[in-house]
Amino acid sequence: MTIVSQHSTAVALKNVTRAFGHRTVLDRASLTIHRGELFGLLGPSGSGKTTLIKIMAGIDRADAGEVHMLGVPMPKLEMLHRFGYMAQSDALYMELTGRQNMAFFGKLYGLRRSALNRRIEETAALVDLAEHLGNPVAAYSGGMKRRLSLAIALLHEPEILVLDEPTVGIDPVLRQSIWQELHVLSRNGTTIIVTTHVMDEAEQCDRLGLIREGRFIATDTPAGILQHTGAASIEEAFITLSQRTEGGARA
Ligand SMILES: Nc1ncnc2c1ncn2[C@@H]1O[C@H](COP(=O)(O)OP(=O)(O)OP(=O)(O)O)[C@@H](O)[C@H]1O
Repeated sequence: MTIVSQHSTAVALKNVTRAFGHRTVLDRASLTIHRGELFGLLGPSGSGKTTLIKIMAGIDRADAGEVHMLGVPMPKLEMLHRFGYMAQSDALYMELTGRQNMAFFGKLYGLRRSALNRRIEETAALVDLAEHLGNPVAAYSGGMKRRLSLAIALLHEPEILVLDEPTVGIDPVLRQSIWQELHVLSRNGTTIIVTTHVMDEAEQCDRLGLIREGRFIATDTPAGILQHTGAASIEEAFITLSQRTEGGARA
């Protein structure tokens, strides 16, 4: 084990800023996520969640600020095999079967044949796709494509999983089993960063980062956020915190 992998901080962001043209999408966002944490990013559409996790995964680059993943400054190509990234839109080969897609990405991650075959079976079972692996992805429903993308992100047992709305289009029963698996992975040391719009998913995270207009308005456990705001739900807490931030900005 290297010194880097003993680092207890998985994600360290300091004053991360990102603009597209004149629009500042991330505005000095700072955040620390510990190894093994299941961390939820919550915020309205357009608040900067996807931009932030793309920067964490090394797919995009901050204009200013510092990004360290597992102690390594990002972006860094060599880090990619240590991450599992599931984008919001599925990056799959439609003409290939589910199994062929998994094999393609598994080889990219450097998995050898026996490990690859074992992991294809394990992750396909996890997302309930085992019976469909022989079919071309073009014939999959939207939810099946999401499930395949999730299985691919898990293939190489990454140290950090970065999931952008992983359960959109997935039925409630399977959604629950996927979340159970996320808990198991995190208990076993995988750091998981997940964006969500679903409040009951947010409540299952160890900690939440509430993001609004590219800035964190709160970072705490779900219970801590409720206690701090006196709100009955995370949704209500978000509104309360947004109003406080607006009031603070006007004052
Ligand atoms: N490559 C890009 N070029 C220009 N604008 C961009 C680019 N990527 C993101 N944006 C803009 O940045 C803002 C934040 O986008 P982002 O996808 O990070 O939000 P989000 O919080 O993930 O939203 P959602 O929940 O809808 O996915 C949006 O206004 C979006 O249009």
